[in-house]
Amino acid sequence: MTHGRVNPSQTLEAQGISGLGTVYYNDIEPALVEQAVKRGEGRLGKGGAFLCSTGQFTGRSPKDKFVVRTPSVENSIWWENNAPMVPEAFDRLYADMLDHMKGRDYFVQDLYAGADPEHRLDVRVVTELAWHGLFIRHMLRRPDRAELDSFVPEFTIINCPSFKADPAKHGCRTETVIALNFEKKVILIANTEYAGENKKSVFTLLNYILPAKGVMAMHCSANHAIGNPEDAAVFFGLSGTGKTTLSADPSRILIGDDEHGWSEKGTFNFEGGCYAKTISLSAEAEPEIYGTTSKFGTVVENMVYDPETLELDFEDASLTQNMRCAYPLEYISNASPTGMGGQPKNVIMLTCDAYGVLPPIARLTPAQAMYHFLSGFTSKTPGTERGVLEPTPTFSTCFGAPFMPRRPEVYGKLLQEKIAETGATCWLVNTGWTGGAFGSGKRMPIRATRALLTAALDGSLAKVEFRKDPNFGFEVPVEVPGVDATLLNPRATWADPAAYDAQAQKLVGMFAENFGQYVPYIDADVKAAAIG
Ligand SMILES: Nc1ncnc2c1ncn2[C@@H]1O[C@H](COP(=O)(O)OP(=O)(O)O)[C@@H](O)[C@H]1O
Ligand SMILES: C=C(OP(=O)(O)O)C(=O)O
Ligand SMILES: [Mn+2]
Repeated sequence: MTHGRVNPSQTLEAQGISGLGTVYYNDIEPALVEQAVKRGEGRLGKGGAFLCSTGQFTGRSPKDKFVVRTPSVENSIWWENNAPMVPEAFDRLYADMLDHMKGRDYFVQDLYAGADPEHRLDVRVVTELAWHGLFIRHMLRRPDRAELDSFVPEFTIINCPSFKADPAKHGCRTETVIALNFEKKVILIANTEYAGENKKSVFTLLNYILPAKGVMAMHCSANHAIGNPEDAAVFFGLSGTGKTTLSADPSRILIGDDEHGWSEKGTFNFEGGCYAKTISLSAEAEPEIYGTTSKFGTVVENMVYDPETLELDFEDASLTQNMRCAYPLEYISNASPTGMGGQPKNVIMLTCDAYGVLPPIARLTPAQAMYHFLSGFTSKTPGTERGVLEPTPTFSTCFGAPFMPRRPEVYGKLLQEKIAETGATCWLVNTGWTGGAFGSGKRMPIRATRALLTAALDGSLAKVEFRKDPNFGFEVPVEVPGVDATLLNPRATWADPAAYDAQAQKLVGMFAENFGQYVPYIDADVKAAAIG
């Protein structure tokens, strides 16, 4: 039986997927919420938010993600970073999953990934859980109803948490698998309920497709000045560095919080919604994001709440530190209706430095920006990936290694060209520790980060005095109105300056050791910007 609206020539049967129970095509939000509640997947919270938990998997499973090694992608995938799966194993996995799906109900969402129609990818997401349908409907861009009648999915994602893969038969590592097949244009996800896998799979697809068209694909948030979409900014950063928090800025228009493209026309969001962390979220510091947690249909994932009053507990991390809410962009009052902005005037690289060494803001030359983009130094946030229990320093190239199917220099070259063409100003912003490393110092106050970003974006920071950092060679402001001057010089925030120097030297050494792998691919000016 089928329900809903779908292009009659593009049903699941037409794709070779048959024998299912009821298929719900393109249900809108209230219908999905109704189904999810009816099926016991969660319950309604305040304001009609949908409260659910994801069981054992409360973060991504990067070690269980595979790319199918087909001839057409053999020479373009960065195999050192993307685990290969042989086509025969994928075929067995697909066949067994389709078999498992028989008789069960499924939810189909036909959605756009990419706000710019020229670079848009039309994706179909088939989910066993009604709330996964709701989640991905919030996260991607929703076609008009009439557009559904001619919608042709280019890629299909099938997400089946109740299916357990067999490593011996399916060429995977555990019972959990995320398998991307660029030739068959199918992604299979099994044995995890963590909703983030859906959106990051789409991101990985676009990160493969767009660079071939000369479009830079970026793990970044983006916003623009009020009344001037041409004054755009992008904020690169691995999970937990502040992309979502800092892009939702009452004094700017939000383009998007996580995944964007940079074409010859400017920036565009891949998505139509946000996926914010809710741990310690406060109504005072982040009123807009806080407000979404009691709006109709917002997916509130892995939060503890009072069963009687339905009051959410923003401090109880007993399910996971990676508690989240997912909502459409229009739930943020100053979000862009188009999801597009002009050429970035400012490129910000967010790093969460758990060593407490990097300054809260530094200005980078284009060569230094390339060096830091390829390095991707930051810390992994507890919870976002399975097994990470405390902030763990890492070099995650392009500030998003888990989502990059191509070699880092592909993205590096594209970014370098875009920065050279537009003359964008580049900044490195440490949202991590100050006054010492993780364990002794404290997290950078959000207020200070925001004040520094405001000064960078409105141009006032360009007018202050800068010093050159002796360890890293970039320029650091000496004094910024409204910001504690001590904070600007991390060495001065440490109780023991000698301990700072030692930690800084250690970090310089880590940068140098990590960067060796990129040396064969970079220009002389980037080599000259290398540290250590
Ligand atoms: N100075 C800071 N800048 C940004 N975020 C901070 C800062 N200090 C603490 N945080 C917290 O760190 C987390 C950043 O997460 P988030 O914005 O979701 O990052 P991302 O979107 O890059 O994954 C939030 O929980 C935020 O409250
Ligand atoms: C959803 C995620 O992204 P981020 O933490 O960058 O918002 C994730 O990494 O699983
Ligand atoms: Mn985010």
